[in-house]
Parts: sequence; C-alpha cells; structure tokens
Amino acid sequence: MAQKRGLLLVMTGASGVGKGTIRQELEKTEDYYYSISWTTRESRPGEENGVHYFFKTRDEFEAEIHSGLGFLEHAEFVGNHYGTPRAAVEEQLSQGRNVLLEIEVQGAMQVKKAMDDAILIFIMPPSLTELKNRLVGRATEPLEKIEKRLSKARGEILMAHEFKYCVLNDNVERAVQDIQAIIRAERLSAQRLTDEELSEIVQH
Ligand SMILES: Nc1ncnc2c1ncn2[C@@H]1O[C@H](COP(=O)(O)OP(=O)(O)OP(=O)(O)O)[C@@H](O)[C@H]1O
Ligand SMILES: Nc1nc2c(ncn2[C@@H]2O[C@H](COP(=O)(O)O)[C@@H](O)[C@H]2O)c(=O)[nH]1
Repeated sequence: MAQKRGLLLVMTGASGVGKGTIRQELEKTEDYYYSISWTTRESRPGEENGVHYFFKTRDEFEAEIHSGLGFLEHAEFVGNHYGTPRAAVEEQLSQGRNVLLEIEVQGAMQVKKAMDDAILIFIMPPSLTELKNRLVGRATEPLEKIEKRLSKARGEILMAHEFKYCVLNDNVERAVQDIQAIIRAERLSAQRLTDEELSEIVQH
C-alpha cells in the first residue's frame, strides 16, 4: 500500500496565531519537507537566510514571479512580498514526501485553486485580543506594524470557512494533536489500492 505522491499540507491563519509554534512541535513527530519561502521582508534578529526564509530584494522577487517555474503562490502582506518556490515542492511531492507550507490566507487561497489535493488547515485564535497579546508578546514588530497585522487578521478570520479544516490554537499541544489526526486521516484517505494490489489480496 505505497503512498504514491506526498501530501501537500497548507497551514494558514492570521499573523501571530501560532503557526510557526505549532510547526516546530509537529516536526518532532511528523516527517515532512518544510517549504522555505522567499520574502522581501527584512530579517529579524536571529533569522538566517536559507533557514527561516530566503531574503530577497524586490527586484529578485519580481524576476522570480516571471521566471519559468517561479512560485506555487505568492502574495503581498502588509508591505512585503512572500512566496513559495514551486520547484522544490513539486520535487518532494513527486518523491512521495509530505510537504508543509506555512503561509498567509491570500496565498493559501491560490493553492486551493491550483492544487485540488492540497490539505488546507486554518489556525484560529481564541480572540483578536489574544492575537494582539501574542504579537505584542513576540515583540518582533513595533506597535504600528502589529496594528496593521491585526486589521488584516479580521478579514482573514472571516475567510476560515474556505478551508477544509479549522484548528483552534488555544493550547499548542491540543492544536498539534488535531493536526496529527488530520495528517493520519488524510494519509489513509490517500492510500487507494491499485487493481494489482487488490488482486494480490484476494488471491491468498
Ligand atoms: N496556544 C498559544 N498560547 C499562547 N501563546 C501562543 C500560543 N501559540 C503560540 N503562542 C505565542 O504566540 C506568538 C506568535 O506565535 P508564532 O510566531 O508561532 O505565530 P505565527 O502564526 O507563526 O506568526 P507569523 O504568521 O507572523 O509568522 C509567539 O510568541 C508564541 O510563543
Ligand atoms: N502567501 C505566503 N505567505 C507567507 C509565505 N511565507 C510566510 N508567509 C506568511 O506571511 C505572514 C507574515 O510572515 P512574517 O514572517 O513576516 O511574520 C505570515 O502569515 C506567514 O505565514 C509564503 O511563501 N507565501
């Protein structure tokens, strides 16, 4: 019962909801290729090129949009561009490896339209107040930029129904368990037996 193609998992939701935190926990138990995005945003202290993002100029990013394979999806988010390089994702999926994207909502909607079999998971905050507390607590942006991310978050949350799964992140451990359950169910659903495999079973 070989899984033919890897699963494409897309984790989306408002900035600060906890996508990265959940991913770091998830990688302790799940094997997947994490797609490192391109961004025109400036790196934060401690962020490494090629590890957290590929940090690019606007010109480099725009050239990539128009190049051959380019991006699987890309979007502008509060003044910066973010995109998923297509080639590595396609290569990993075709080798049967699961792939995880951690992206904002416009990009997730593009993946939904382009990839029928993408597994779309929206991460929901308990409230906007809690979302603000998390962004303020993370302290990676000044308050003015946090406010921009929060005003974007309202519209993003109202799009949650566009995604197959909605996972509440009021508790990281429980959110991770929910996503593990989604991966397990989707893996079983993807394991359709071929005619040859079915014949093999009924012959014994
Ligand atoms: N369930 C939770 N309860 C309390 N705090 C949380 C929870 N999940 C994450 N956090 C905290 O919220 C902050 C934002 O989390 P994180 O950076 O993972 O969000 P994100 O969705 O990846 O953000 P971005 O989209 O901007 O990359 C972090 O300081 C993290 O420790
Ligand atoms: N559409 C895409 N969104 C992406 C991608 N990589 C990251 N992101 C999302 O952007 C926001 C802001 O990120 P930050 O690192 O500046 O806080 C956040 O929601 C990320 O998940 C991507 O390739 N495409």
